[in-house]
Formats: sequence, structure tokens, C-alpha cells
Amino acid sequence: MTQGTRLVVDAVTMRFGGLTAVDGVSFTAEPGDITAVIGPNGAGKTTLFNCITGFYRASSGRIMLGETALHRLPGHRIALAGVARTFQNIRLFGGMTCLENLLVAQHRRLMAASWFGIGAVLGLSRYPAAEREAVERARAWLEATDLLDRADDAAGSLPYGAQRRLEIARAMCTGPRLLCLDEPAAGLNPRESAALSQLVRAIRDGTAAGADPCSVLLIEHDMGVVMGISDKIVVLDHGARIAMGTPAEIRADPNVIAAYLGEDEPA
Ligand SMILES: Nc1ncnc2c1ncn2[C@@H]1O[C@H](COP(=O)(O)OP(=O)(O)OP(=O)(O)O)[C@@H](O)[C@H]1O
Repeated sequence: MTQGTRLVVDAVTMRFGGLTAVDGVSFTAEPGDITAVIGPNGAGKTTLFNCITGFYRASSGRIMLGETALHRLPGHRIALAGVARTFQNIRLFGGMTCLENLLVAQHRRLMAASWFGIGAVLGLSRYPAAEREAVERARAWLEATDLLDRADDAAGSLPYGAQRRLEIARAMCTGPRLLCLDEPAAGLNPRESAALSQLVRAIRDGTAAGADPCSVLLIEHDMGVVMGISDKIVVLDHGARIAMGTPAEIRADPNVIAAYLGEDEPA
């Protein structure tokens, strides 16, 4: 069993014209850890996330996932390298069922098993076995996210909190080495936030859906969730890293408290 994969973010800078949205940020997200990136509005969190997940190419710096240089890969190769993400705004196929959403997420695996259609034409395909596995994996993640009874319902008909869990299930169906969550607790009620925290811990520890442990990186404004589940917190302000440490260290850091003055104070 793997123990997740180390993410190294090394002096990453992202400029938009004259604006430096991320300014030489470095940190490592250790295997087996939940690492949170926090900071006031406009601090550069989403931009940094977009660099890691391949939506932007960093202006400079290195991003390594294990031995893989993510910063050198085109955006569409990042998922293949083992990075899965969820979005601030939910992006599910609303008209498809929950199960179908999780099967679509596995289409690359299924295509590979059918040798991209050629094996199927020749009757040599491993597709049926792969399809069975894909359905089993999808059902395991539906169960882990408490959505098994909604498997055949349209994703768009689910309550908001359930859609957020389905997004995580979909990301996990790709078998990632690193899961990036962009404000997963946004809009959740306290009970749903608690269930989310438990799910993210289980993903980190490899106790959900029979999957291996997975490193987790999250952006989150809900300080209850951040302080409750993070092993390490990286704090950004005006694009730069101003603090890094355990939740207890971050809570007591005067730089962090100063950065948040006028915002919601952490903890
Ligand atoms: N595509 C873009 N083009 C130009 N400027 C951008 C772009 N994306 C982000 N920015 C700017 O970069 C800075 C950092 O924004 P970013 O969205 O990364 O912050 P954030 O910490 O995620 O904020 P929030 O908590 O409000 O989501 C902001 O000044 C923003 O206006």
C-alpha cells in the first residue's frame, strides 16, 4: 500500500501582466497529511491551486508530485499524473445519474482497457472486466460518501451538500495520488461539514472505499474545518507565504492574526 505522494511547491510565482498573484511560494505537502492553504480574500490561493492542478502554467518555480514535474506537463496530463480536484463551483453532469458521473470519471481507464476501441473490434478487449471494476469502484465511493441510495438519481437533483460529496467521490474514482479540494465546506451546514471532515480524513488515511491513502491539499475558508482536520497549514497574504505550521502554531502566529484583521479571524 502506498502512503500517498509528496507534493513539493518550490518558489512558485504567477503573474498576470503587472500583478503578481502568487509570489515565490514554497511548501511541501507530505504523504499522509492534509495540508490546507488559507489566507484572506485575494491572497492567491485559487491561483496557486490552478498552477498545481494545471489550469495555469506558473510563471516560474517548480511543482513536483513525487518524481513527476507537474510544472512541465500540459494541463491535460496533470490528471493522468495522479492529481484530482474539485471546484469552488460544483461541476457535475447534472442530467446524468450519480453512478454515471462516477463512470465518466473513469473513462480513461475504460478506454485503455478496450485498447481505445481496437481490442473491442478484434474481440480481444478486457473491457467487460474493466467495466465491472469501474462500477464496483463507483459504488464503493458512493457508499463512502453516503450516496449509495442515490446512485440512480440525477446528480442535479441532489441537495447541495450531497453534490459536494459526489464531486469528491468523482475525483477519487480517478485513483489520484493527490486530491485538491477547493473550498469543499462552502455552503455546508455544520452536520455536513462534520461529515466532510470525516470523509477527508478517511481519504488521507486510506480507510475509505478500499483506496490507498491519498495526500490531500485543500483551500478552505471555514476555519472550523481547517483547524479540525489539517496536519499542516500554509498561510498566504498578497501572494506570499506569511506562515506555515500546525493548526496550534498558526492560531498563535501574530503575522496570521494581523493578515486576518478586518477579515474573519482564524479559530
Ligand atoms: N486570471 C486572472 N487574471 C488577472 N488577475 C487574476 C486572475 N486570477 C486571479 N487574479 C488576481 O490574483 C489575485 C489573487 O486571486 P486569487 O483568486 O488567487 O485569490 P484567493 O486567495 O483565491 O481569493 P478568494 O479567497 O477570494 O477566492 C487577485 O488580486 C486576483 O484579482
